Amino acid sequence: IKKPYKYPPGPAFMPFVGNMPQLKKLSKKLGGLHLAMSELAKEHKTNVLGLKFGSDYMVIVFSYPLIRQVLRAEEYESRPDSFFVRLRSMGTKKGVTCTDGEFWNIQRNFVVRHLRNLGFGRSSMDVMILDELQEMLGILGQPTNGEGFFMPRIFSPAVINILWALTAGNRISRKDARLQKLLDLFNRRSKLFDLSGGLLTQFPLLRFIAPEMTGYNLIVEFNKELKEFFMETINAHKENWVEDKEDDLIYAFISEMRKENCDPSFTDDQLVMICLDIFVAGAETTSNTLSFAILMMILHPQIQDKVHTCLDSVFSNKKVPRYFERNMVPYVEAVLLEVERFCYVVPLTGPRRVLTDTVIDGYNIPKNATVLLNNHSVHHDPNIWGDPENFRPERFLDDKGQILNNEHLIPFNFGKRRCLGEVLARSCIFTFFAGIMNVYRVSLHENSPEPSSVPLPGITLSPKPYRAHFTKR
Ligand code: HEM
Repeated sequence: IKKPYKYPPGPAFMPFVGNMPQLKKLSKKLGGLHLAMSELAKEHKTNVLGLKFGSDYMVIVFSYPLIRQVLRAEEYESRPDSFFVRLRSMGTKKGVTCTDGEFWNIQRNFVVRHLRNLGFGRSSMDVMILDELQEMLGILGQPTNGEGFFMPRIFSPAVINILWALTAGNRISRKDARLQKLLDLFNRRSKLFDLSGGLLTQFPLLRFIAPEMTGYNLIVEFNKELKEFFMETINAHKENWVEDKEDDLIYAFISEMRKENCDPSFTDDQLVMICLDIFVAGAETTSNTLSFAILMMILHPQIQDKVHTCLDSVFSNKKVPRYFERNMVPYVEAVLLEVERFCYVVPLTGPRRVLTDTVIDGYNIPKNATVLLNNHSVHHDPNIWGDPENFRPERFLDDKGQILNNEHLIPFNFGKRRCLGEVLARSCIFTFFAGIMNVYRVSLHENSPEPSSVPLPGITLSPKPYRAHFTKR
């Protein structure tokens, strides 16, 4: 099949399917889509890889200078609009993550402004995170009948609760069946979705032929349950609403909806999708990063010793380190920066859609092509880091032991579409990690499967399941 003029290098396209089967096979062999894409880029000696998924052009960008170019340019700011994206968004093109243009601009600004009003980056958010930490410290001190703690999931309820408190104003007790239901819905959902868009994007008609196999039925059921879950809370907010009430994101949105000159983009469906976006983008990313940080302490006991020494030099183990005090423990900060680099949880970022025919690194990208950014390749580039395969927090410290920032570490991206939860994610990760390490020493539980720093593949990478044992220091 013929490629467009000066399309980026890559393997030949197969009729109808393009490069999908080849990429799926390679991903399975190498342990992730990002690794399969890196391998093909290496093979074709290029930093811009040109693929085709079904009938869609799919371009993967590697290397820091080219990723920076994409993140800064307006023509890459949109999102793909496929059958699958709409299915994800409950049949609409709503929310923040998957929208673009003026609609996205208005809604993203609204969410950013109100998260700031609700205490993003300020002490009220700190207090909320500390409450969750206190509960977690209590749980980690309880006997486990010789089981230890099952790590990939232990942080999820705490992170979901912080997101829920910002969105709906209160936390849900761990014993509440609703929290379990929400966790279960998200677990099932994340297994279903594949960043390459899944089979359904390329072949939407498959939903009629193979509704079970393609995951179509499960997505539809998941959407219905999730919408009901959020609508129940939204309706309760509507009943209790009084003018100018803005205690949480849902109240702020309802207040906006009830203004006389309200923009037509403020609707019930949009509010449901904003809630969904916050949970989908924020929950797994943050809790998996924390699980990786704990895993690194188990795999590198000498680094754990240094974390303890650093914390002990500043805090007693009765005091909880606060996010604003992070500058006082630069070694702990350096460990977390190294976790963000070495165990990066979203190895492929985007997806973006180009609005016009565009040129990058001398290659043509046709209008409406999907662009993915391989941030993983930047975080593991030997020309930048020297020894990327080593977990070495010292690379983020200068000779005086102070933090040395490196512009090539881009876990939250930058530019207009950068992560809007960065401050929340960073303060959660620091407060939980430093708070737990201040009180406990962590080791591998005797019943644990062999730990590994090689992650499980998925849209969000997670550590392979392991069991941890926490002993009071
Ligand atoms: C370790 C944790 C996190 C990581 C690594 C992460 C990473 C990212 C990245 C790389 C993007 C940009 C994608 C692009 O350039 O196209 C992004 C977008 C986004 N993030 Fe995060 N994120 C994290 C936590 C959070 C949290 C806690 C929230 C919720 C408050 C959140 C909400 C969002 C939203 C809504 C977007 C879409 C922004 C848009 O399209 O305009 N993220 N995130």
